[in-house]
Amino acid sequence: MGLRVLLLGCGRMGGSMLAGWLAQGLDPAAVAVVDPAAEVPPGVRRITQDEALALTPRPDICVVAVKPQMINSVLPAYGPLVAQGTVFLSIAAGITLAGIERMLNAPAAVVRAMPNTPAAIGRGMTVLCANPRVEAPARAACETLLSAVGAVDWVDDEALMDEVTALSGSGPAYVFLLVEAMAEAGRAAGLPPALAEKLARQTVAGSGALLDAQPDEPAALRRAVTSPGGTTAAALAVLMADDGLAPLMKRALEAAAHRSRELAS
Ligand SMILES: NC(=O)C1=CN([C@@H]2O[C@H](COP(=O)(O)OP(=O)(O)OC[C@H]3O[C@@H](n4cnc5c(N)ncnc54)[C@H](O)[C@@H]3O)[C@@H](O)[C@H]2O)C=CC1
Ligand SMILES: O=C(O)[C@@H]1CCC=N1
Repeated sequence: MGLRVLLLGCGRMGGSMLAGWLAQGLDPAAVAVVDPAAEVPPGVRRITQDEALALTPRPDICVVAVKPQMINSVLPAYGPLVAQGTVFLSIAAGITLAGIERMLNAPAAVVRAMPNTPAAIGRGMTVLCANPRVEAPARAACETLLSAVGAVDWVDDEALMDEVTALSGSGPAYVFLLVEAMAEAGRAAGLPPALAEKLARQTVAGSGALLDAQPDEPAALRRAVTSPGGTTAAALAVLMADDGLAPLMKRALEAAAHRSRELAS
C-alpha cells in the first residue's frame, strides 16, 4: 500500500481499519491520525488539525471516522485539502456524498462507505459509493483500504446506502441480540445461565462458520437441521409464522434505514 492516509477519528471503526491497514503492510509512517482521545499504534503519528492541514507530502486519502453527529463541526476545517487533491472517504452513517462536499465547501472527490464491526478481525463487510469526481485510481485505493478489513462491494445508487447501513452496517447487533435472546430463552426454560450462554454463543458462532465454509444457500443449511416432524420444524413453525421473524426483521431494517436518512439532515 503506497498510500498516505490521514485518519480523522480512531475509535472503534477507525482503530479497526488502521489495524487492518498496518497488518496489510501500510507503512505506519504513512498514516497520521487526528483524534483528541484515542491511542494510536506504535509508529503512527497522532497530530493536531493544524498539523494535518500542513502535512507534506499531502495525504492521498482522508478517512473520516468520527460520529455523524459531530462530522459537521469537524470536516469544514479540512476543506483546504480538497484543492491539494486529497480524496475524502467517509464511513459516517447517513452522511451523504453531497453533505460531505457541502461541509468541505469545495468540489471534493468523495467516497462514502459503510463497514461493520467484524472489520476488527478482518471479517467485515463494506459497501462503497463514490461521487463522479472520484477517478479510477482513487476508487481502487479506497477499495484497497476497506479490503484490508474484509469483503467489499460497490453501489452506484447512493440511495441504497441507507438500506446497506440497515442490513450490514447495523446487522452485527442483530446477530448479537439473537445470541442474547437464545440464551435468555434457554435460561427461562431452566438451563443453568452459564450453559445457556455458552450454547447460544457457540451455536451462532459455529453456524456463522458453517455458512462461511459452505457454498450452500442459508435455506439449504436450515433445511439440513430440520427433520420432518422434528423439534426444529416445531420451532420454525413459530419463527416463520406470518407474525414471525421475517416481518419483524423487515420492520427493524426499515427503522434503521429511516434513522440513516434522518442523520443526513
Ligand atoms: N460502530 C459501528 O458499528 C459502525 C460505525 N460506523 C460509523 O463510524 C463512525 C465512527 O463510529 P465508531 O468508531 O463506532 O465511534 P467511536 O466513538 O468509537 O469513534 C469516534 C472517534 O472520533 C474521535 N473524535 C472526537 N472528536 C474528534 C475530532 N474533532 N477529530 C477527530 N476525531 C475525533 C473520538 O475521540 C473517537 O475516538 C461513525 O460515523 C459511525 O456512523 C460505520 C459502520 C459501523
Ligand atoms: O448505529 C450506528 O449508527 C452505526 C452505523 C452502523 C452501525 N453502527
